[in-house]
Amino acid sequence: MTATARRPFGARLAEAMDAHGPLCVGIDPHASLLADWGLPDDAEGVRRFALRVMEALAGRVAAVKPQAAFFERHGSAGVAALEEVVAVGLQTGTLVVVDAKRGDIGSTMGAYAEAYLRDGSPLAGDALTVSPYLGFGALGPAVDLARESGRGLFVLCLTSNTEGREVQHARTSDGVSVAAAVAARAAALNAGADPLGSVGLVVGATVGDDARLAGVDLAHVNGPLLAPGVGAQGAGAPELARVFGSARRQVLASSSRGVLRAGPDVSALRAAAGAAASEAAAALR
Ligand SMILES: O=c1ccn([C@@H]2O[C@H](COP(=O)(O)O)[C@@H](O)[C@H]2O)c(=O)[nH]1
Repeated sequence: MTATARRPFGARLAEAMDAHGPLCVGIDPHASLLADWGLPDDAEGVRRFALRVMEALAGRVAAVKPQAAFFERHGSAGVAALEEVVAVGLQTGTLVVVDAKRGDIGSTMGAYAEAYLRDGSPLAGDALTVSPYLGFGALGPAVDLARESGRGLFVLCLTSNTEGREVQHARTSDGVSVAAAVAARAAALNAGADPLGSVGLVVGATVGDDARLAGVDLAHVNGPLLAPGVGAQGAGAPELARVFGSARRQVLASSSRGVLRAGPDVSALRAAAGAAASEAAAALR
């Protein structure tokens, strides 16, 4: 597909959430899950695990989110399995958010952008998670290539782990929190986009009142809000409603182990994802 043929990620995601509900299912082949599914803890096990999730959920959820670390753990054969997930997403029209949390100095960021956001790259899904903690401006090459290719970014803002607070709640020289500064930069990139911009944020469903405490204006971002932490990390419908308030229409709730533990049976995976999607939809409508 050429860069001009693909509609912007934000528009495609909004359509997918309307069709399937606001749920992204993470593909995290933990060693313990591989054992539970009767699979070996090697690249072939990871491949079979990930392709089973795709068989169960492709075309049935708004997005899937393979966690690159669990594929990289098995070297080049593991990365090849991640490429297969990306290919199945493309073939089935299922949005793939590659959760690789890339972020580096600008010149190196250009190479990451080519790997994860360039047309024709086998690792390029529909969106990539990125870290702004080498400076938001250092993400420039990814921002540019995502825009050119109709792909999206999810920029870490308020992460679901408590350790993130020491960085994200710190104050910049302007007196605003680091998280608020990140959100403002994303909002500027999404200005005027309709229905949703393509530069999203990662805001954990576990963060409670942190958006308010850090002065992050989620509703103003005008981009998707990827909310990991649903399920295994303890967040559910009440937490989603509390964290996102008036920004709830922008939220793509994300659950990995909470759904994956239902496998390997395809019907059971579908039922678990369906239940999680219904719960998220009820909380976010
Ligand atoms: O703030 C963040 C950012 C990313 N993640 C990732 O999401 C999944 C969560 O998995 P669960 O099994 O649903 O807990 C995992 O890949 C994390 O790296 C996050 O949890 N928090």
